[in-house]
Amino acid sequence: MSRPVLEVSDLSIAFGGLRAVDQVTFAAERHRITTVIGPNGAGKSTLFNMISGALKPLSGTVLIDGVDMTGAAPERLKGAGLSRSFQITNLFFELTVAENLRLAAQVLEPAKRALLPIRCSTRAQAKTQAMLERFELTHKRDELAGNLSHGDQRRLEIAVCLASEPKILLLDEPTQGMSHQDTADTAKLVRSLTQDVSVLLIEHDIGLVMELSDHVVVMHQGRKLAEGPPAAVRADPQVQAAYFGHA
Ligand SMILES: Nc1ncnc2c1ncn2[C@@H]1O[C@H](COP(=O)(O)OP(=O)(O)OP(=O)(O)O)[C@@H](O)[C@H]1O
Repeated sequence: MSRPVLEVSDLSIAFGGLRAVDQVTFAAERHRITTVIGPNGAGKSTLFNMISGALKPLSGTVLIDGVDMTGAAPERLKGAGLSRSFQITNLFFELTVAENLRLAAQVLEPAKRALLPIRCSTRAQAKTQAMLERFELTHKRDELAGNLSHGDQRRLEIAVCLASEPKILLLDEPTQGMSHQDTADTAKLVRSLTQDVSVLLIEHDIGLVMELSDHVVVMHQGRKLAEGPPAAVRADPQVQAAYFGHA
């Protein structure tokens, strides 16, 4: 088996006296969905913030593709192939759907083409077209992103993250606030992403966790409580007690 795309070792951070993340170790395998679950305040977002460069760890390491990226700034992490979907905050609402995608895909162009007219950005244009088709947004290509429904905005956000061809995509509750139908469509979409990318997910909906994940990491009070295939994790008495409220 090839080396995991993301390796987190003994990662810790403290806020005042609180160890929000305490010596957490796990790996995300290539082209798989790894999901981090845990009760409110378990440390999931803080863990994501350290992996994506928003917070500097107190100790521990983060390797992407075997390269030490611990504490690197978000732009450097992006260059190393890490992309994070922040709900819909990667979108420019006043630009069209196609413009949002083309802007994100621009990093695929060689630097020497940066100052040439847009029509010369052939790779970025091809990627935009491919993303529009893949995410079923072709008929909305000229709509302003700000005018899309919430579900379409979340889908466009994921497409924007993928347009730069990352190695690993961090998704934070991709179906939060969605209708039943949008949730089902997005779940299908997330599942299909593993063709192109490895996915690290935070998800609260345990039904979705079971349906989508290849590997589940359970956090509780800053520590890793358990990890493994979804069914095994769900059956773990410690996880049942901490997360589901019964043993
Ligand atoms: N910037 C901060 N300053 C102080 N304490 C913080 C900070 N960020 C998080 N915490 C604390 O760290 C702990 C972990 O929080 P975190 O948001 O990572 O949990 P979570 O598992 O993502 O929770 P939720 O599911 O509610 O989003 C909590 O006790 C939280 O109050």
